[in-house]
Amino acid sequence: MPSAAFFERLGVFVDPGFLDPQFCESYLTEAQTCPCEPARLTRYGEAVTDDSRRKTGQLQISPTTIKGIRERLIAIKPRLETHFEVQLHALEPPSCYRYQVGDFFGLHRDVIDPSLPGSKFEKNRLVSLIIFLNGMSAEPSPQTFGGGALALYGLLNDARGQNYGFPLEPEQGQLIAFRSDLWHEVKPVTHGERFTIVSWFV
Ligand SMILES: O=C(O)CCC(=O)C(=O)O
Ligand SMILES: [Fe+2]
Repeated sequence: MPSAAFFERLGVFVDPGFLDPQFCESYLTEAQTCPCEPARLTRYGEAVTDDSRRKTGQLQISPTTIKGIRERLIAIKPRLETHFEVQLHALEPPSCYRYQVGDFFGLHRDVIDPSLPGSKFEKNRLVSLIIFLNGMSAEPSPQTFGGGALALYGLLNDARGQNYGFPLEPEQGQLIAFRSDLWHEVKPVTHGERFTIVSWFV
């Protein structure tokens, strides 16, 4: 799979050690026991579950943990503004996801066309943020998962590149950020469980 440096060269923001291993470990412990419900997606302004487009669990992580993540994300806002050459305002509340075997999130963009019904946040997202709490491995091993690559489309400006999704291999503690109008998908998980935290700057 292409390296993190490859994605950086194509404009993706990568912070490999955004969360330290201790934070990730305690998060994963919390995630074992916290409530989980099917993640939804927005269709014509309504939050719906649709297993054919998104099969993902949404975790109810404690407010204390979320606060720690929010603070860390707000701290990197100036770096993101410089990188994306854009002024950022608010941070949406982070969402926590668990992908079990077979779970995925089909091709989508995080920003909604302003003419369609939807929340103010969803229409104004500028930068998408994804944090990986655990990493990938070819063979099953504790705390890793197989499959579950994040494929990013439209990174190359030529016609062929537009239709190709470069797969990014998640690593524990890594944060990646990209413009919210980029098409992307999460490939099905083939073993283990994949944990991410997702948020957006508007
Ligand atoms: O979990 C991920 O890696 C990405 C999820 C995503 O694209 C989203 O929540 O919009
Ligand atoms: Fe997304």
